[in-house]
Amino acid sequence: MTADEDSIEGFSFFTYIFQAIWPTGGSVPNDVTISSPRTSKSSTSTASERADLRRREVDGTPLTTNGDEGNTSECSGKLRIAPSDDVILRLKYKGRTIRVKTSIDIQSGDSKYDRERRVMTLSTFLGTHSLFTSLINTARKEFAISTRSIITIYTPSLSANPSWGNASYRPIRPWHSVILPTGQKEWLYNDAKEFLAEKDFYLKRGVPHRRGYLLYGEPGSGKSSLIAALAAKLKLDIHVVNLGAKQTDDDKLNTLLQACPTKCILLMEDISETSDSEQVVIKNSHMKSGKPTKSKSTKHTPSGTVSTGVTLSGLLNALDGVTSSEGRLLFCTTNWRKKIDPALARPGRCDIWIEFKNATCQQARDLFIHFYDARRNTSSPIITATSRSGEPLTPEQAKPENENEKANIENNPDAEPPIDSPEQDVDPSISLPEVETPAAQTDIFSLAETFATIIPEGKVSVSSLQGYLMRYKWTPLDAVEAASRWGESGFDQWPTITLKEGKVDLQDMRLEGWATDTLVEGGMDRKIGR
Ligand SMILES: Nc1ncnc2c1ncn2[C@@H]1O[C@H](COP(=O)(O)OP(=O)(O)OP(=O)(O)O)[C@@H](O)[C@H]1O
Repeated sequence: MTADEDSIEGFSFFTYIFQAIWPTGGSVPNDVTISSPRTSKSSTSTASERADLRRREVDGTPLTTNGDEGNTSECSGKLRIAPSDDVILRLKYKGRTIRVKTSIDIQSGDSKYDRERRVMTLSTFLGTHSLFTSLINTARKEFAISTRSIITIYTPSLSANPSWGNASYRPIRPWHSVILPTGQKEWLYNDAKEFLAEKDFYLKRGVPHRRGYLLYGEPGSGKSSLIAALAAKLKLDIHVVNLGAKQTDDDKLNTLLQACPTKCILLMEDISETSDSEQVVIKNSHMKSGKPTKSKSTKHTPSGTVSTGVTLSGLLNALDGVTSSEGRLLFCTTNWRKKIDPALARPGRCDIWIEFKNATCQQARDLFIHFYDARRNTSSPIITATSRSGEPLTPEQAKPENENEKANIENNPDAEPPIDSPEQDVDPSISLPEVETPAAQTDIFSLAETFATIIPEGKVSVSSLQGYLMRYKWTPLDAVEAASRWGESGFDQWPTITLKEGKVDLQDMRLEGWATDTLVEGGMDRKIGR
């Protein structure tokens, strides 16, 4: 019996089978082999295939050297415990003993592309089909639940042989936390999902299976947030390449794009930024009508020093090249649409351009609700402590909802994950600030309406709004009341940290009425400046 590689990644799946079963009392293997990811694929296989294989092998829950799972800050690579090959293990599942053996199966039907598969064989005495089905479904569900909480971000290691060598892990960005004009993110999600499902459509028509999006517009309007949330929703890893990095050149970019696995998000952020004004990435004066010219990635700077960088032609060659990976979603972001060469708009490059603007009134309202809404943000004291009617929730009242959410995920892997569940996010030892009166707490929706009338359409970025609300984390009423004063000051005045007589003084220099936090010896003093 082998894992279905289309629905679950093989290596992680095997690990999960074991992780799921060991606690139930099976015999634990008494030998552990530590090995680096295998790279024994045929040297004739493509870089993209090798990258796919490697991705399957290294993916999984990070484990730091001191054994802290999930703490990846010190982790330069992933370690995971997995069964050794060709060793028979006996596990107990639902009262039955199951023999488990994993091995490597090398299929060499095609002389050019030898394929390596990891095979797991399960057997039991007088077992039934349903026992195995149940075991595999349990492992799948465990895997699906755990991988919902992180996304993997790969960045290149730019040595002489560049590769996607550096993996880091981020908590997922919940889809609902990205606040955009109605329908925008749903449209993008449907478009990307459709693209991923349409491989055959592209193949039959001889069209390269690639799709690209250019997200451009105001800083702090949610471009990066949307990409991160989309990656989590589509369960894709993100591969980030920085075109402006000094060590990146056309050849390295080409190699990296070849090595990009199928089904991933390839992200090129700030595509109009370069490390050197002479290295014009997006506007290439040597390029005519969008046709790539021969790549010239080494350039002379005005100072006469030689540096490297990515040229537009190099970028287009890498994106279009026959060896460039297929099935990937390309995302480019920029604040400077006018700097983007129209050649980037060709099909297969950046097919879709999406503008991001400052917040609409609807976004201001939605952000306010998202920020304070008791129903979703269960980690906020406003939510955990009270019901929508303002009455405090008992633990028993809160319980069924959480349990339902978990059951929902287990039964339906495509369902939205529970958001910021209190079990994960609230440390009971932390005493949270007092919340406003129940009346204020329960009226988030009408407060949001008022807030939206104060914020002028298209004048303030969502990130500025978020920063403003952060000053009133537990006091939505104050946030609304102070919003007009914030508007009078131009919506863009921020608290400034100044050093006064050896003390850090956090205060807004222009606004009257801000709460002022002063860092004094031994703690934070809070003064209300009104
Ligand atoms: N539309 C949005 N919905 C929710 N949060 C947002 C949105 N826009 C911005 N933010 C918040 O503002 C901060 C910056 O957002 P983000 O990095 O996504 O913006 P950006 O458009 O990519 O900015 P830049 O162009 O400067 O890179 C984040 O903390 C994010 O949570």
